[in-house]
Amino acid sequence: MTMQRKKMVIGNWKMFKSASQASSEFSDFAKLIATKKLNIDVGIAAPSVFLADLARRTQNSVTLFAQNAHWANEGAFTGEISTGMLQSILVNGSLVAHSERRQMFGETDESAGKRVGALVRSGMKAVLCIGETLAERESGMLKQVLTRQIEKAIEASGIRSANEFIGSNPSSPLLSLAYEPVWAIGTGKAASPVEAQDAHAFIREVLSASFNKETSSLLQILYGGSVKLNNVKDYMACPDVDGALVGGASLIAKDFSDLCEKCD
Ligand SMILES: O=C[C@H](O)COP(=O)(O)O
Repeated sequence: MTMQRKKMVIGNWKMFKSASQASSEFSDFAKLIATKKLNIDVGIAAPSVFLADLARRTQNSVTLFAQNAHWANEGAFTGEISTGMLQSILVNGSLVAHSERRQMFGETDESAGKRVGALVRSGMKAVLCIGETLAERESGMLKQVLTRQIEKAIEASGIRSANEFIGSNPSSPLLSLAYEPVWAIGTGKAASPVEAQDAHAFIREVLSASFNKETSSLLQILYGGSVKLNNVKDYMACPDVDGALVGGASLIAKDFSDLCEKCD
């Protein structure tokens, strides 16, 4: 019997909010989510300086993510944060290789893979972000780009056992993917549900070939790119869309909790 994948919705706060805004908005959000008793996983990926404070405010209803994590345990890596450091302040996982990091901060498929490897080996959740630029889509490169991003990252993770990517709880695997077409991020020009479903089904095929069918059927693939309250349900109705990575629409507690409710 195939296990039903649980939906997961993560708000990516990017580089927004002051310390006091982060504390109060996160506390409000955690309370709202705790009250709703949703049957989905809900997370926030917050700026690293706020994580220790937010970890005390999760109400066990919100999974806390960093926006990046380094692969070394420690060392001379100015500006970086290790998975051990994140674990010591009770952070549950991290985004990896968001397109903004790929485009502006030199993230590569290889460094993305090393970050995924370190997180998964620490028993933390890794959300590997992939997606094509508009030029790549328009020149018919979509499948090639997605295949390269997935295969190179898995290779560079150094993890060879598919089970390790799942971890001890198959309903909440350690590895997830977020498909975020670069042209849809922050533009208000979301991919259509059909475009999202097609890409997600293809991503699952690539995962199937890299691991095996059973593993690929367990992994959550989130859609990201201009997800809003008024379109999120359309994505959730797609069979291979297992949740959302939400930027702008995750910044206000009440609005984001309403969006999460629509994914249940
Ligand atoms: O990580 C989130 C994505 O970059 C999407 O951002 P957005 O919802 O503001 O388009």
